[in-house]
Amino acid sequence: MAADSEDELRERRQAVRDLGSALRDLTDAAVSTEADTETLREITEQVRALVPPLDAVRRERGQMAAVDDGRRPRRLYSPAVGPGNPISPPMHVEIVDGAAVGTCTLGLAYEGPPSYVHGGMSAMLLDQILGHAHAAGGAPPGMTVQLSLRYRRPVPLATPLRIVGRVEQVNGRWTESKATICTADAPDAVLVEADGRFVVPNAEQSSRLFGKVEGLVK
Ligand SMILES: CCCCCCCCCCCC(=O)SCCNC(=O)CCNC(=O)[C@H](O)C(C)(C)COP(=O)(O)OP(=O)(O)OC[C@H]1O[C@@H](n2cnc3c(N)ncnc32)[C@H](O)[C@@H]1OP(=O)(O)O
Repeated sequence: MAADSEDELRERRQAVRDLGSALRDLTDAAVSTEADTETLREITEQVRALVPPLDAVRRERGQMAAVDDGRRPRRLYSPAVGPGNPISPPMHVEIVDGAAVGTCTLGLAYEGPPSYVHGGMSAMLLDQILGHAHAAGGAPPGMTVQLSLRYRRPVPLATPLRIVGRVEQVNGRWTESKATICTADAPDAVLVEADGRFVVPNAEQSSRLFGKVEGLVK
């Protein structure tokens, strides 16, 4: 569904954020609850009843969301930074001295080892922060072709985190970059570190991969 005016678009984006936030609260409650079986069954019925009105007007693969600006890589439904996506923390990102700095706190929905963050989630945050680091440094938007992680210490849940990414080297379409995760109160104690390699698709690759995506400004 296309939004008509700037005001409508602004309102719709806020509604998308609000729904994402409510669903995050629901997800957090669903993975944390010790409620009895009857309560779980009742809630399941109520939640299933919520799906049809949303599902009635939906986009498919290859269609950008109407609330997104097709030029901006930062999207409302990103699984890492999108406030409209309930699986996103969402990580908040700022650019500081050419580096991308992300902050977020991860709850029980992201648990791997008991009381610590799942390693796959750390990888997603590091990958994402490197994407922002590329944009911050003016490097063209590339795709991750390699991400090597070293998990030094477990990342605690329910603790403010600081995720920092920086582009180290640009060689034409190929870039090398580094990122780390620390807790916000100990920004020098690295818990996870990543080496990333990104490649900017050439014109043929870009057209093959994204040429048919509706709403993407190329
Ligand atoms: C607000 C902002 C938010 C931004 C927020 C955005 C955040 C998103 C972050 C998430 C990012 C993702 O998840 S991305 C999704 C995960 N990644 C993917 O799905 C990528 C899958 N991979 C691919 O599709 C492909 O690898 C491509 C299309 C990316 C590249 O194709 P390819 O065949 O592998 O590579 P190729 O065209 O040969 O190009 C490689 C180029 O690099 C050069 N090259 C190769 N090795 C080296 C090397 N060691 N040092 C220097 N250069 C090298 C080659 O010579 C060539 O340059 P030359 O000889 O041509 O000059």
